[in-house]
Parts: sequence; C-alpha cells; structure tokens
Amino acid sequence: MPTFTALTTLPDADNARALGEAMERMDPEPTGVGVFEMEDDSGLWEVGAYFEAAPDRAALAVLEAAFDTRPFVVSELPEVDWVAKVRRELAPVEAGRFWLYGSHDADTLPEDRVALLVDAAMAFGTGHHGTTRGCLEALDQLLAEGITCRNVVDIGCGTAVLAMAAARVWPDHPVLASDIDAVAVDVARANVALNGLNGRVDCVEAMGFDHADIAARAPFDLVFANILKGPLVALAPDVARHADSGAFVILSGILNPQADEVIEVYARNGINLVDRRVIGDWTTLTLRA
Ligand SMILES: C[S@@+](CC[C@H](N)C(=O)[O-])C[C@H]1O[C@@H](n2cnc3c(N)ncnc32)[C@H](O)[C@@H]1O
Repeated sequence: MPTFTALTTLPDADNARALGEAMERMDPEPTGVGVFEMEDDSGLWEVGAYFEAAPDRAALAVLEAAFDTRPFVVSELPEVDWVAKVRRELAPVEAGRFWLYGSHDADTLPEDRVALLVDAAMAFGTGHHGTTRGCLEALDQLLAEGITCRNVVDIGCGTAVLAMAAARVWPDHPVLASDIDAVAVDVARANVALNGLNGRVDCVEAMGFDHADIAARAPFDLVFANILKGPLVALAPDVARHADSGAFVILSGILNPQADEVIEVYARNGINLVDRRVIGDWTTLTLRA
C-alpha cells in the first residue's frame, strides 16, 4: 500500500509527461505515477507519484533541477482501510419497493421493503448508480401492474442485484445471472448465498447469451441487461432469440442521448418500447418482445 506521495506542477504538458516517465525510473520505484491536467483552469499539469517508503529527497531535487519544476511536496498519507471506509459511508438505496443495504446497516431494515444485502466489492451494482436504480424501478413498475415473470435472466449481473431482486419477488421461479467478468461472477455467487438465495439464482460466466445453461433455459419472459449502449446494440438479435413472445426486456447503461438509437435497434428486432425512465445522465428502457 502506498503511504507517501510526491507532487509537483509544471506549465508544459510534454515536460510533465517526461517528468512522469523519469519518476517511474526512480530508485526505489514508485508504486504508481500520475500526470494530470489540473481542473482549476490554471493550465498547469500535476505530476505525482506514490511510494511505499519516504522518497529520496536528493533524487527529487535532481528531477526538480532537470525539469525546472516547483519543489516537490512530499506527504505521508494516513493509513486508511478504504474498503471499510466506503462501506461505512454508503447509505442504503431505495428503489421502488427495494431497499439495498450494506452489512453496516443490517440493524435498521425497514419492514415494508424488499431488502437485499449488497456490500461494496469488486463488482458493479450496489444500487447507488442510476442505471441499477432505473432497472429496479422498472421491475417495481412491472410488479405494480401485477405482472409475474417465471423465467428471468440477468445479463451483466455484476453483484447480481437485479437477479436477486427478481428472485425475492417471484420466489417460486428460477433466475439465471451471467457476467463476462469472472470476479463479478464470484461476487454474485457470494451475494446470492448471503441473501439466502442459493438454489434460486444461478450465476454463470458468459459473454452475452453465450453459455449452454442460458440456451438450455431460454426462452425467458424477463431479460435484464444493464451494460453499455454498444454491447446492448450488439446483443439485440440475441435478446430477441432468447426472449419469449410477450417477454419484458429491461435495458440500462444507456446515456440519455443514446436511448433513441437503442430503441430503434430493438424495434427492428421485434422488441418495442413500453416505458422509459431517466435518472441523472442515464436512461432505463422497459421493452416488450
Ligand atoms: C453496469 S454493470 C451492471 C451490474 C448490475 N446488473 C446492475 O444493474 O447494477 C455491467 C456488468 O455487465 C458486465 N458485462 C459487460 N459486457 C457484458 C457482456 N457482453 N456480457 C455479459 N456481461 C457483460 C460487466 O462485467 C459488469 O459487471
């Protein structure tokens, strides 16, 4: 873990990059080097490096002279358990009837909500992002309309938050969750176990629908896919192939100006817009096959 930083600023981008490269070759080597244009309109570039031990002041002085920089500011960072800090600071998320909480909030669960434990980890999907919240609100809307889905797939499941939400509201029906990222699949499986949903949500590693279990369990009557516009567009024919007639499709990860293109592509594949919701910069679409 880096515990020291050395920072300086320069007016010239090329010189800043060259200094960054020179810092990478310092002895002892820094654990990381960054070169950034400052966001304060000063036009200055900041060059900084992280070190596991106090950097050699004499070596920094040589670099100051060679690159004509201001003196480096060397600081020792306080030891922080970042994972614990982030977890502590993440407040529960409310999305329709769903209540997503971290284990630090387990004592204060509202009784009238569908509560899901989703700790911050190495996968996307604590509910703090507008795309996840949009999908949960879209699911909440289906429930408000009295709709029951009997065969659900969540493509790009991250923490498995959407898959688990579906499993909780339709306890008699199976849910399949997939992610292209093996780490996310591990996190998803751990969350499924923590939420007492083993046997109700299965998690597989797959790109899109490319997995024998997904093919075997199709057609689905609800498809979630909260991934970016590019993959969503590419997946449209596969979604159409794996969706039952009348199936609902909830898509997110779409920046607001991209939504019309996604709607058009899915319409060409026989999947038409039912509802859309905007949270911040992100649009979530509910469509129907
Ligand atoms: C924005 S996160 C969504 C996580 C969660 N479903 C949610 O709503 O919060 C997108 C996830 O999709 C996965 N992903 C991206 N492209 C994919 C693809 N083509 N097939 C399967 N998973 C994909 C990523 O690894 C990531 O975990």
